[in-house]
Amino acid sequence: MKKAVLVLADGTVFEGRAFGAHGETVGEVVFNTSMMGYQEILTDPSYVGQVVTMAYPEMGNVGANPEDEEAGKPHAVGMVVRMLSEKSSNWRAQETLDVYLKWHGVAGIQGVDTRRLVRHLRMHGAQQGIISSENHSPAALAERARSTPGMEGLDLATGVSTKEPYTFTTPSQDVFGGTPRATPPPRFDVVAYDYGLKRSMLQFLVDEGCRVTVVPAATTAEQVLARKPHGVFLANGPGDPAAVKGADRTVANLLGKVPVFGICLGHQILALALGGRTYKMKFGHRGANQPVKDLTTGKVEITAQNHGFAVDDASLKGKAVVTHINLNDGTVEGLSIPDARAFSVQYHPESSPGPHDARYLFARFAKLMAQ
Ligand SMILES: NC(=O)CC[C@H](N)C(=O)O
Repeated sequence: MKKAVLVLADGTVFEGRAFGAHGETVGEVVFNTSMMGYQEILTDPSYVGQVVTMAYPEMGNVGANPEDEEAGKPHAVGMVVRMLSEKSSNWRAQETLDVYLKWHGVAGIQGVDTRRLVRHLRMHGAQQGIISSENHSPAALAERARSTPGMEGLDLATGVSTKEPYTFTTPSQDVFGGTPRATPPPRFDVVAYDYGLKRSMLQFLVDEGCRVTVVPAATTAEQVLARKPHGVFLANGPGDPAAVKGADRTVANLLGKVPVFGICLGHQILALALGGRTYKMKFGHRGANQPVKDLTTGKVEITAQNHGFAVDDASLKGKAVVTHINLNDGTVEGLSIPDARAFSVQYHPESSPGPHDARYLFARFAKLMAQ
């Protein structure tokens, strides 16, 4: 198998072997602590411009299948694993992870000491890096990694957003062949801002009786209000929330006029719309085991997460109620503006992959629209 290297901008080198597409890829090197769900992770558009390191040591066991796509293709630009399973063993698998990544032109590196890499990123922060199976000169690769722009200031959401509005009506699926959940007849018209959304979010909205119209990130508040929606949903997405052109002003113009529910990038944009501030975290939260406390009930949820920016607590004083915090580092995980019938979470209630603890939030949005 072809030799490959991963070189970080700070010059640290990790050796391994190429898998997926051969060649070179550059992006922000981050890590995810989920044990499974790599296909949903790779296809989550929030990973645009990022090389994902999987902290769990074996990947690829269940191959790849058509149902686990969160968007039409992988959006992560590279994948780093300790051990790649060459065979896939699952009744849904249609190809191996290796072939799947080859098809989509995504470069991977296997055989990497991912424990060392994760510790390094935790200590020194997420940073630009290059996977290469062509050039093994660490100095040249580190130099190239350093010359690429980091996430701060990058509007990546506008680029991955849909170009045209469309309607979404597919409920969530039970891939295990059980009795499908009865979907209530559509009761609510919801406009969903696509900043780089995951399909499963829309499916859970449909499960709650929503007729969803997905609109481009640049859609104005007037255009949305003209559709007379019962609620507006702000989706997840890649890049720096503060760089998404016009999004804060647009959401500010919607607040108070219609119930709003935001997830991840949507949550960050809601905070910005209120006059709050976001900042880049040292290495972010990515995984399916992040403990979050609901301050209104005292209950702890284990949540799925994928973010590198966060909302500054102090900047929300007098503007919103912080409803959830992360128990690992105390960062803001949820907020609410009761007067405006708006709320948001930094984590992923749709999980995909991850625990289902927080799925009730979709029902909370439906309840808000019903009032
Ligand atoms: N999943 C998301 O929506 C991520 C939001 C934002 N791009 C961040 O990294 O914080």
